[in-house]
Amino acid sequence: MLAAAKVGGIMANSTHPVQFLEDNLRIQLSVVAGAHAAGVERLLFLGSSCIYPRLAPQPIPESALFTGALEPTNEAYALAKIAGIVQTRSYRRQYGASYISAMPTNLYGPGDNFDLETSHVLPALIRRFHEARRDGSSAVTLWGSGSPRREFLHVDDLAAACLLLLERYDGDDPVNIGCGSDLAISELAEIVRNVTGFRGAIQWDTTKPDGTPRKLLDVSRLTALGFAPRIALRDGIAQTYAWWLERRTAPL
Ligand SMILES: NC(=O)C1=CN([C@@H]2O[C@H](COP(=O)(O)OP(=O)(O)OC[C@H]3O[C@@H](n4cnc5c(N)ncnc54)[C@H](OP(=O)(O)O)[C@@H]3O)[C@@H](O)[C@H]2O)C=CC1
Ligand SMILES: C[C@H]1O[C@H](OP(=O)(O)OP(=O)(O)OC[C@H]2O[C@@H](n3cnc4c(=O)[nH]c(N)nc43)[C@H](O)[C@@H]2O)[C@@H](O)[C@@H](O)C1=O
Repeated sequence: MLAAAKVGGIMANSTHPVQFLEDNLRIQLSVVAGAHAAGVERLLFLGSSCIYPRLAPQPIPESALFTGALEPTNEAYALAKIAGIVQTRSYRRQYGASYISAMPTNLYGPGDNFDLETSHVLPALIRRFHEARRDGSSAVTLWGSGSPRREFLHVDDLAAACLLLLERYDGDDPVNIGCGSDLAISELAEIVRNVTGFRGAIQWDTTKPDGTPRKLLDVSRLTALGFAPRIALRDGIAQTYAWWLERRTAPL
């Protein structure tokens, strides 16, 4: 399974498009071509839900690929991932290789990146609320308007979905991996505030980008193969928060 990639949140993607494009293209070119040269029979390439047009129909079916303009904040990363899909299926078409690709939604869980400049929203919120409670702050400031909607899947559910695809899917088209429901970033913030026990206010810094207004995947293809996520969002956030508290070295 090819999971290695240059990965980051909205700010890292916006400020380092060269690395998001070039690192990912290089990783994919070497790994997929190398796998084929080494006689690897089965390969799963992980793309991302950001390959779909910024204003794709919701929930987003796999057929939405190539139907519209990309979200500017992650265009470089998305284009590299689209190249990975085409590369993967080209090996199928030209060499008959059993190589497939899957498009995960926004992921979270233990082992995530908690750096406030480069992380995705969920670890950033956990850290921001935790530190605000620790410091006795009256408010936490989050990025954007809070209105964009995102779908979150725990990394253990992602792993289960990948295994299932490797066992039961061998087709040309990518397969979406998600939980089937989304929420506004403002709603996510309320959950994280509650989990961390912060009692202050939430402010929104609208000078920071919102990104795609909504990104909910149509997961009917995956569901038809027998997938159902096991970890509810609030439970997964609590578990991830506990993991981070246990492993971080700075004083709490
Ligand atoms: N996180 C998310 O929300 C989403 C992730 N995905 C995809 O899922 C996959 C896993 O993502 P995630 O676990 O979040 O990412 P991480 O950043 O946690 O893991 C990526 C891995 O890739 C390795 N890597 C990065 N650059 C290189 C390189 N140049 N050469 C070799 N290895 C490299 C990293 O190694 P090291 O630690 O040593 O740097 C790391 O182990 C990626 O393909 C990503 O695009 C798709 C949708 C959403
Ligand atoms: C997985 C996916 O991830 C990225 O796309 P994204 O979903 O837009 O990324 P994100 O998780 O960083 O933000 C989601 C939303 O949350 C808001 N937000 C609030 N406060 C914070 C905050 O403190 N940090 C961050 N990072 N975001 C915040 C933020 O403004 C945005 O509206 C791309 O890498 C893309 O290429 C990709 O594949």
